[in-house]
Amino acid sequence: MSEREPTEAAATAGTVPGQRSAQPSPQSPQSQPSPPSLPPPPAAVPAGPEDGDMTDALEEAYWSVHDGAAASATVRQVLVRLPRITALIGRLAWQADRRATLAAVVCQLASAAMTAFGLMASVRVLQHLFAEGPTPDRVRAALPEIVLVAGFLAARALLEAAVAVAQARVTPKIRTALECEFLHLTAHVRLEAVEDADWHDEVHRANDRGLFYARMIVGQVVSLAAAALGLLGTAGVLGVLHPVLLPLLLLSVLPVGVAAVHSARARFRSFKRWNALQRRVRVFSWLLLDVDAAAELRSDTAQGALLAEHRRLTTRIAEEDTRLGVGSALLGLAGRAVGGTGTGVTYAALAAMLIAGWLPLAAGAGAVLAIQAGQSSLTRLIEVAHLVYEHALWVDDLLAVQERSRRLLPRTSDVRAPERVEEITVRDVHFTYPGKDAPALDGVSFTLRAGETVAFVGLNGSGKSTCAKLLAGLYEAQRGSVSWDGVDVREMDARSVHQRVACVLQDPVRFPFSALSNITAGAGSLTEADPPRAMAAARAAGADAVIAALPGQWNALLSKRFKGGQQLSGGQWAKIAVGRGLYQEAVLLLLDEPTASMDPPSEHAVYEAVLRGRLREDQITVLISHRLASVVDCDRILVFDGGRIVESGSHDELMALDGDYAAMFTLQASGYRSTETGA
Ligand SMILES: Nc1ncnc2c1ncn2[C@@H]1O[C@H](COP(=O)(O)OP(=O)(O)OP(=O)(O)O)[C@@H](O)[C@H]1O
Repeated sequence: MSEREPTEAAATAGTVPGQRSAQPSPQSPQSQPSPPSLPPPPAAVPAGPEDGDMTDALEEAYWSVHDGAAASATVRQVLVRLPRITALIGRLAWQADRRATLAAVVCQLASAAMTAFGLMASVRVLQHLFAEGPTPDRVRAALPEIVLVAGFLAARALLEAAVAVAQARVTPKIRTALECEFLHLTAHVRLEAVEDADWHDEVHRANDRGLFYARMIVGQVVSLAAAALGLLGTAGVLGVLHPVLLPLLLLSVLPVGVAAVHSARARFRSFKRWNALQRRVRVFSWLLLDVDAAAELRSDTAQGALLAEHRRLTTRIAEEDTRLGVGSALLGLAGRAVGGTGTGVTYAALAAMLIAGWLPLAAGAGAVLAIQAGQSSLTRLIEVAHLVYEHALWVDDLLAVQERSRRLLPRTSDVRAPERVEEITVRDVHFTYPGKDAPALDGVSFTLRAGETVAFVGLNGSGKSTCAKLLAGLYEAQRGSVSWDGVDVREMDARSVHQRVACVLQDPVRFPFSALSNITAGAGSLTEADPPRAMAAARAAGADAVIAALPGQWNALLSKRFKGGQQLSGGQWAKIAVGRGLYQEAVLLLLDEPTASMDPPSEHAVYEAVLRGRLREDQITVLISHRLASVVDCDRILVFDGGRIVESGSHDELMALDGDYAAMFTLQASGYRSTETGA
């Protein structure tokens, strides 16, 4: 291996095989400021938000800024936004199902027309009834109009049912389309965006609330349209009876609407506090219910502390709920009182008009009917408008997250990552995590060649995993480059790079699926497998014995959450994860401490498989491990320190160098020797 040893490290990172880097180690006194000294801890710290800080300092976070906007909405703002929201929901509905959307619109318009015609027919019935002459004659004269009223009402009922059917067709389609699009986009967003705390809040808010309200808002917009059209119809009828009746109608219902908007604002303000607390509470309930935490919590007294904090927070939430409920009730009462006064004034004005002879009695009675219908339409309109306004904020939010996700997707390109690679070159790569001052990688250079197994070793936080993620295309270098056979990965389609790299990370995903799906998932399928390849991968990883011992074997369900599911140990899961990595037969296999939880024979078997039993001869394997005995046989070992490679070479070369690697190796080996001696 040493004759193949590259000299690029010497050229670019000042490291030659079996030598220390010429660069000063970032931890040497010349290059690194002395670490900050840590004062002794205080005697008490708050576990959660204090009474004076209910929002837990989250007010400025992206997810709560939005709540403030809703809380300060005015009636005008609500009304101004409604056409835009209606258009938005209309567009979503149109995309989901054109026929059903068209049917809903047509039937809704027709239903409103039926309401108006019915009202006009009712006024004519009254005119006949209030006319001169014997009662039987008046009733007989009114009969055709009565039949018409019944006909209009029946038609309206049918049309409303048709709208409900159309709505039932459209709503689930909108929900499915939005949910699939949302998950598709967010699942592909670049890793550094996903690791951003604000992003976590945004997607969870969109998932929990945006998708939920997207389901409800379709029905609410339909109700809004029905109320608006109903109001338009009754206003038309009133206008025909006497134009002065129109402002009277407004006078009787507007105060109720103003109260409704005030109540909505109060709810949003309260929700902001409530949500911050709710997030805290969830942390405690997750911990208390988590199966992985169960043993530790039961073995010490942390459980009691968690329960006490949970109780404190839930009590605050209960108080917040009560405060909100009482506030809403009082606001509603005030609105009704003002609205009732408005209605009184309306009827007094109507009586005055009748006395003054401006209106015939029949028209006056018709006006009462129309005002009642108009009142209920306008009240409904304002109530639904406020709901739509409130819920549309969440839907807007969901759509904004989708839009933002589109901008955060990995780059696409016509240049696809090749199926075979001779050489992967990392040249002077720098990478700093967002929000961090110190770089995680600070000028790293090396070359990986087909068929090689290279180990990354070094202290905690020295940059090994970050370097592996850069190799996997999960992060991009901020300076320097990673190229495959001379082509910069930044020119390649990112997903094609991901497909060519298999990663077995420190804490592999435990898919709650069958054992076979757990092996094949990384290759892009949960349901289809290449049996010989799956067998070879499982055998090489030592997962074959694990699977053989399970009832149901390949079909065994690996989750206790489901009936008949199996629970595996940490080491058994690690073997399954290594099997998944090997099954992919990728150009590059990255193993980031996959054997940390394995027993020594299993660990040995996995390293044997990686070094000698690989399924693909030209596969490049990068192995990150703190157990240096496992990397002894690697073709090359790169020693990381403070984001740089400080030593590079084979085990023998590095031992001869007597640097950091030799010191770490000797330290670990002495542990075993002293045990042997003690024994
Ligand atoms: N997602 C992240 N966001 C911010 N900083 C990070 C992130 N991941 C790692 N870091 C920081 O980058 C530096 C390098 O971390 P990295 O995980 O690459 O080290 P490592 O050598 O793999 O450590 P270990 O041996 O403990 O796994 C550390 O200072 C770490 O705190």
